[in-house]
Amino acid sequence: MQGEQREAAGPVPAIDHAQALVSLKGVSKRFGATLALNQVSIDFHPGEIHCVLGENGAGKSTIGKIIGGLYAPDEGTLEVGGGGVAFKTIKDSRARGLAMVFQELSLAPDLSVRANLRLGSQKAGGPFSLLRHAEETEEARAVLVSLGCELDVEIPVRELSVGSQQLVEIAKALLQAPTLLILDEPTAMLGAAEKGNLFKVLRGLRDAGKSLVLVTHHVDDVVELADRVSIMRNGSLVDSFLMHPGLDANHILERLTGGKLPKATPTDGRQEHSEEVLRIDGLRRRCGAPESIGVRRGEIIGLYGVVGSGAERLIHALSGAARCREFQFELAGRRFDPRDPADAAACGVSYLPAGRASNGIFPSLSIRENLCLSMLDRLGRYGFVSSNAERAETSRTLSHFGVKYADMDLPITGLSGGNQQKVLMARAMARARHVLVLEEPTAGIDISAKLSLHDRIRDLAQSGVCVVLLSSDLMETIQLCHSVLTFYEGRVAQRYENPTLGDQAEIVADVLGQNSAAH
Ligand SMILES: Nc1ncnc2c1ncn2[C@@H]1O[C@H](COP(=O)(O)OP(=O)(O)OP(=O)(O)O)[C@@H](O)[C@H]1O
Repeated sequence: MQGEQREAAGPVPAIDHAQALVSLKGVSKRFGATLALNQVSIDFHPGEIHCVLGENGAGKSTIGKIIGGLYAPDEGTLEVGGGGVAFKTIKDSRARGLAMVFQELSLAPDLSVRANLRLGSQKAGGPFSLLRHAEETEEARAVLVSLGCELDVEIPVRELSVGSQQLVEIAKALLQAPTLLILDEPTAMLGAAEKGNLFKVLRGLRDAGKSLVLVTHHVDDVVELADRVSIMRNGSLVDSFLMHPGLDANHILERLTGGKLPKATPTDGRQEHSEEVLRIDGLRRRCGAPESIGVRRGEIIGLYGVVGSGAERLIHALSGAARCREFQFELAGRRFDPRDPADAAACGVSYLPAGRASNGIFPSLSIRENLCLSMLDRLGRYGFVSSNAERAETSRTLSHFGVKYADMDLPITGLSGGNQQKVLMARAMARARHVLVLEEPTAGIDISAKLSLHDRIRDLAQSGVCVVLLSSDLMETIQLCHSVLTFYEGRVAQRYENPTLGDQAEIVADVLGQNSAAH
């Protein structure tokens, strides 16, 4: 079965595919009142890409964190190579050849790409340290190039887009040459081109006998890559099957959601007669001609391009995340030049940045505090915030956004990744008066929750806010937006009005610079 899906490779060393490399046997894990894993038994085999699916909070990352040495099981055993192990730290897991790419980026923003790639695996100095330094730099570059990420390894990580940071994070794990690699939502912030490179690397590793575990909400990725699929629900493993060419995305969706997935609906036509709230000047078309764009109240506009295409620069300038003289904005008829996101928010432009761990959450604050930060003025009178009002509003909003939580007063870091993202989304939406700027809003969010978040975004637009969306998920961009601007090498390639799925191929060709119409 698996041989049919693979690319031709050189001679493969003899690997015992039947023997699991890593197994969980009857593992349970509890956090306070939450049973994150309930008697889970699962095997990960060499030479296999094993996709683990399930809704937000189902327990997928907890499996990864137990294998990665972050958590110890409360019950049951973790086995590596057939023998029980008790990891106390990530280092113990690494020493057994197991590597992890977590959902939250863990890079040191002020260190260079090269320093980040070596972090945690530096060898002591010595007479050959210079030579080794050169070798390591070369090795790091080669891994990045294999991921299609050709960047200067001496620049600080904070200067990279979140998509590039994600690739650096993956490169860091690959440099450990692991026998088992777990990737938790690796494609959440990657576009089609970056994804293609990553998948090629993953297939190569699988064909060399490594074990790959992919935690994902992207069913199309599963169809493209998986040899085996396991489905988690409420902490239990509820289904596990081998892939074969007869299994398509609909089949997997059916098994994942039990046939309860609401149908995705495209956004209705734009409110042509509403007032223009945002004007963007300073854009250039590919031919060099200037482009000025007006966005009306109620309109959802999408920006689409590969990592580094220029779309992020526009988003960051509009949200105040970075000063960029290239663009000029008018907001509700007045010049708008935000110094920072707080300044933008004060003018009614709310921003949800990509990369929640580094850019969005306050890890030491509770779920309630994280949510209510933007609502304090609405919840209080004369500078005093009513605790009852705050709790009632928190409870209402968490349920409206489908957040799965045990106690709103516990730290937000106790929520699963997707549930943290829903809280940040709710916070950003609450403070949008004129414009909501969304960057990768549904990264890490499960399929059903994503559809309902799309409805929340449409509702907000209907109420008169204009939404500017940057998402690497092309389907999402098309389904949600009234119009889409494609970007290539810092210029606007094309504008699509009322885009449909039929525009997909042309949009991808635009952003890869292959579309002559865009020149
Ligand atoms: N450190 C923690 N403290 C408290 N609760 C936790 C902690 N880690 C996980 N949980 C809880 O365990 C459950 C499973 O979380 P987990 O992160 O494994 O889910 P997931 O399937 O990976 O979700 P997502 O798709 O959103 O990433 C969730 O209810 C979560 O809130």
